Amino acid sequence: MSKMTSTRTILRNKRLVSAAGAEFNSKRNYSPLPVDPLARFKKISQQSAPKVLITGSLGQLGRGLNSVYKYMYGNECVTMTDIVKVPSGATDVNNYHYLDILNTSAIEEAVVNKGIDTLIHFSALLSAVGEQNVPLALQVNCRGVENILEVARRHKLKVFIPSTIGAFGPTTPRDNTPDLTIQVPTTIYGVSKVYAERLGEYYNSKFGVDFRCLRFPGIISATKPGGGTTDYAIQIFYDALEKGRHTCYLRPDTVLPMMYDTDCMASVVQFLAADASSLARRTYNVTGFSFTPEEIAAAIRKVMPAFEIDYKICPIRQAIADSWPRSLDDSGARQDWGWNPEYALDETVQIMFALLQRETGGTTAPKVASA
Ligand SMILES: NC(=O)C1=CN([C@@H]2O[C@H](COP(=O)(O)OP(=O)(O)OC[C@H]3O[C@@H](n4cnc5c(N)ncnc54)[C@H](O)[C@@H]3O)[C@@H](O)[C@H]2O)C=CC1
Ligand SMILES: CC(=O)[C@H](N)C(=O)O
Repeated sequence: MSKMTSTRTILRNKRLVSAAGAEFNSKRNYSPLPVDPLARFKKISQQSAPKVLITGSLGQLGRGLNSVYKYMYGNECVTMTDIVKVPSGATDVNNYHYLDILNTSAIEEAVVNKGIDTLIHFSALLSAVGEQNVPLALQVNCRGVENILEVARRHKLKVFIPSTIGAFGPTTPRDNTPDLTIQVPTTIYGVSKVYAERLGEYYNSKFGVDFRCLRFPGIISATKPGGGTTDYAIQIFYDALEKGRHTCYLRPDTVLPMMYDTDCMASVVQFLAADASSLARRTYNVTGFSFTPEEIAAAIRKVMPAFEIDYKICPIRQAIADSWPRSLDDSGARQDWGWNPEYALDETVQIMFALLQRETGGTTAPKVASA
């Protein structure tokens, strides 16, 4: 291939890739944001309160879900567990206990003592850190899931185990990836998540365990991420406020699916509250919107015009991102249990700035662009 042809091919591919994200987003209908964004949770809370135990609850997703459940059903409905100390000043954390998910009898003890009926299993090693410590990833992600499912079987619990876009691989169709398709991931994280999906489905069909699983895209929240490939989409906001610039470890044209935190929490509580008879499967895709680093940078510039981005590619994370879907088809979840995300990219940028500014006491306000 001549140099000119190869440059043209790269540019064409780049345009196609970006077009894939833009076309996917333009076809999606987001619910208009309600005046009260918590109204959707109030509707679900008409049902009787579950007794929930969250593992890995001090990670990126656990604290947010704990707050949502407590908002819906009061302080006593969630038992938070993890193996790390509660960060100082974390006033949202209560009813917290040490629980190592590699210790089955400790899980069982907590379930019995607290009268738990629902296990939400968030403990895991994410994609980037998993590659750095494969034996530990196997322990936490595979042995942990085995232990959780066994306890769910013995005590007849409902159990939620999240999966991820990482459960797909380079041979999976990358645009609008359906619920049922090729799953040949190339990371230990992905391999362990396919195992969790399959084992959960097996426990459901063999033992009747009420296993439920959602494949999340990258989640954007105002809590620090735990070592994944999509983490840049959070770090970019911290850097914008602290330094006005971000150095991204992914190529500017890397399209990945993402979802804002509140939509993620809503998907979990809504899916767990859904009547089992409405579920055609136990593992569903859910997603928000897709973008590239250069597109999120452009969205940030709408509120912070001087924001700058440059690129220092991390080959490991880039290879992982290149093996993942660019967008997910979540029509099954929409059809079967009424899934409907509310946040698109611009709303996510607005809320992330608002939340992080509140955290930093408003000292690093973005300049609002004049219309
Ligand atoms: N954050 C994201 O973008 C996405 C997350 N997910 C899944 O959602 C779940 C939660 O993710 P995050 O909160 O982001 O992860 P995280 O890495 O922020 O938190 C995981 C937690 O697991 C705990 N943990 C590790 N070893 C443990 C052990 N032996 N016993 C008990 N706890 C242990 C850690 O201390 C940590 O607090 C994971 O299963 C992850 O695969 C799926 C797709 C996207
Ligand atoms: C998409 C995920 O599962 C996670 N955020 C990761 O990047 O590892």
